[in-house]
Amino acid sequence: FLGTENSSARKIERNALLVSKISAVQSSVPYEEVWEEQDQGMFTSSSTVSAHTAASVIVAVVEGRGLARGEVGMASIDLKNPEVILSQFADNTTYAKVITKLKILTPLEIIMPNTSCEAGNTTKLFALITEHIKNVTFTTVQRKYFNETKGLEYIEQLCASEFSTVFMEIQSKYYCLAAAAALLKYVEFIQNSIYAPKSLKVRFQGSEKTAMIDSSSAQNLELVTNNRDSRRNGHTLFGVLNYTKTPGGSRRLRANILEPLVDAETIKIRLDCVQEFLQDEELFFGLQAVISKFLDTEQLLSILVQIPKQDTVKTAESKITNIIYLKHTLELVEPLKAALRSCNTSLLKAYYNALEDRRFGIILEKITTVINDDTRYAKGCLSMRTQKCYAVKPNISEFLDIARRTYTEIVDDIAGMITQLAEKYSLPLKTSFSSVRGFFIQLNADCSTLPNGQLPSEFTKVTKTRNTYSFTSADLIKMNERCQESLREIYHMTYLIVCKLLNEIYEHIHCLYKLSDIVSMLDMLLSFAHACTISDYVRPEFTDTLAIKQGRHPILEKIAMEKPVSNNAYLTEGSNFLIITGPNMSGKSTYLKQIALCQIMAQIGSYVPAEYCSFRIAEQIFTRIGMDDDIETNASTFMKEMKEITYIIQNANDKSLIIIDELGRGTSAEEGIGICYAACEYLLNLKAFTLFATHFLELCHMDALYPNVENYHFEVQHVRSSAGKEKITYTYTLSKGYTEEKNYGLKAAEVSSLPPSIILDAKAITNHVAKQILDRQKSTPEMMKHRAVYHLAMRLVQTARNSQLDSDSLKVYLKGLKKKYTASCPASEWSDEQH
Ligand SMILES: Nc1ncnc2c1ncn2[C@@H]1O[C@H](COP(=O)(O)OP(=O)(O)OP(=O)(O)O)[C@@H](O)[C@H]1O
Repeated sequence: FLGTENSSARKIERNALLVSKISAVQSSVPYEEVWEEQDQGMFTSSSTVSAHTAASVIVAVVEGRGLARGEVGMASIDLKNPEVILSQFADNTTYAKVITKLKILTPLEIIMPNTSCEAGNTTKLFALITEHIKNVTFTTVQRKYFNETKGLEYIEQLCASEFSTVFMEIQSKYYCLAAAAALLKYVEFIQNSIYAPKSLKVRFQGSEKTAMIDSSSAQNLELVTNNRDSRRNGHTLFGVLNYTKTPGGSRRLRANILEPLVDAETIKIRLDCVQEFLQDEELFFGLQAVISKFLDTEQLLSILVQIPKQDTVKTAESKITNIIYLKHTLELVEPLKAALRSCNTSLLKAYYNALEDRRFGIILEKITTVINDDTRYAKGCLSMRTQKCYAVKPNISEFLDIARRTYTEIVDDIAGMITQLAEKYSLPLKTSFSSVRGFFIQLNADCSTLPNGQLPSEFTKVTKTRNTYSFTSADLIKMNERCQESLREIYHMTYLIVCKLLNEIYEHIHCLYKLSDIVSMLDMLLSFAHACTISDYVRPEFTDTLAIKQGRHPILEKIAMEKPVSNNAYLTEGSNFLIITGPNMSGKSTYLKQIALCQIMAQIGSYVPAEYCSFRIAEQIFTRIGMDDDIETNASTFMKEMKEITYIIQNANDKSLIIIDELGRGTSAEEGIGICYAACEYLLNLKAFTLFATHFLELCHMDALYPNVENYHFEVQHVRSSAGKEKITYTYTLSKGYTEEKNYGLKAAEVSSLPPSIILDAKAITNHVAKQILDRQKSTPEMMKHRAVYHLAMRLVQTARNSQLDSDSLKVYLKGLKKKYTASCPASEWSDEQH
């Protein structure tokens, strides 16, 4: 850990540093394997990047002690992207912010100080993190390594000069610096390499510039994972919008969906770009063609800035691959500029100007003095091997040229030998290559066409897939070994030349950070435009009102056979609380989620599935949506509900969007109503936009007491069949007012496969219980009126107490209240006193 080269010494040091690996879960793989996997997968530029991106982030978390408890510092680095993200914030006792941030990062490994879980003494933060974050390796490191002074030194040493303004932000942020110290030391240790000086991008990320979506809301809304089937990533918002072509673009999209923007100006700039792409087809296709050629620029950077502590064949080969990828990437700068040349929007113009950076040309020039002009990224391991072998120009190293000649001769000999074998046995033998077997022979034949139904005995290690035999021979194995030997020599000599070249270009390399940022952003914005071409989306506006005309649920729209029914939404400061009722299956949950999803789409700069839409920027998006019990955390449905609503109440503010679906269903009806009523009254004090779906029709009367409450319901139609049976048809259409439907649970049950005898019993019992309740209450209209007046009086007293309104505004407000009340109870029935 402390920089020793010897591996057993490193192991001992590591054990001294690491107190323990808390839980190496099934998915965690040794690092060597992880890297190999990444090396292979890294540069495959697929047409559409899959949603699955293997975890590659390591995060260090530390909490303040004593009075500073609750102040949390985090530092993270993506092994595929040399960017250190530091954050520090005060969290509440549920550590919701830490958990949310960790869920967004989806780390491979979390590092915490050993003091957070000393024998029998686990801190709350540690307990909560281990409870909520699954499939991750927890590692504890001695607290002394969480050292803020060392952290600052590290950052000063490693941060690239263009990002040095970060010092102003982090200088007094001791906890994130402490986390950075432990993180960087740990990462350098496990990778057995050090980061080149002044090579990393370092960013401080406060939580204030993005909208907060807690992890359970992200899950409820199926933003990036599907609740029913984790493999069906298409059935998520990410799946709907993901037409990205590069791994960087896909990562950016995912991060944006989980943390949408709150800055209207930035959103507008993005929307302008999407609009321009939609209006200018040539620009759209031109840019998309260039962007899809880019490889994983972040990962390329990540490997470029790491200096291996040991030189091995693997590191040599990887550096040579890198220089080829770097050349390939830089050669795309000019085409990218050309595609952007005639753009009009400010962001695209700024990108064009950023690409004018002379450093791209300087690096490419330096590369082309050493690397062959026609060396390029190629698909297939043999082609790539050839590219690496002949990467360096001839006449730069005499020994290299000789080694390459030897290599060519061996390859020619192999081809000649296989031709001779083909003639000898009169078989159509082919030369093939794989990275595992090296050169081998292939034969497409049925065994009946073989002499004696068998391959000649000279051929060994035979495998067969369908009608293809793959095999080798003793001579071929020997030649492969010679070939490997000469290749090793070539790689070694090429590596020395490449290292020299890299040393010359290091100082210019930081322009690649800019390039990777531009590529991933363009990729994401093109992806938004692409999504618009597939479905009818509209550009959102940002005002003080949430108004959606004929909005549709983006995921339902993508996966349903028929176009979903569209609906409107309207929330303003004066009517910011919608109560939504309707029978089971009428579309309430879908509608609520639709509003939240459209809001998120708008806030990341995407168009929205609607005919018109305007949004008020939401600083937080909360959801409480009835889901199954959480078996993992052993929480009952009710306790889960309570936790979620507590979280909303503690954290919501005037700028929140709150979605609550079926609160209080985990307990008795009276208690459920009580809880809902109290929660609604609390939320009604805020200017947040709230949509509250419920089966408790008692809540609908709240509109008489609160002028900012509006009732909406989902309509259903009753159709009588020829057999005289009544059938419900769902219209999925939202209308004003609350639902008039009664006993719709029973009606829904009738449609289900519940036995008719049970349904009959259920109906009888329901009628009996309803009668009992009615008898007990015996609520006369007079009593109801009294109750309402009492509530109204309470509300008035409260308003008068809290009111900052002048007398005229107060009068208007009171008039509004009275109008609402008299709507449900005619004023003529009022006594003078009540008036
Ligand atoms: N606007 C729509 N257009 C077409 N189909 C819809 C629409 N809204 C909902 N649906 C379909 O109806 C089904 C039921 O919708 P949803 O779960 O939203 O109803 P609900 O009122 O919340 O039911 P419950 O009260 O039982 O939870 C969904 O699975 C969806 O396929």
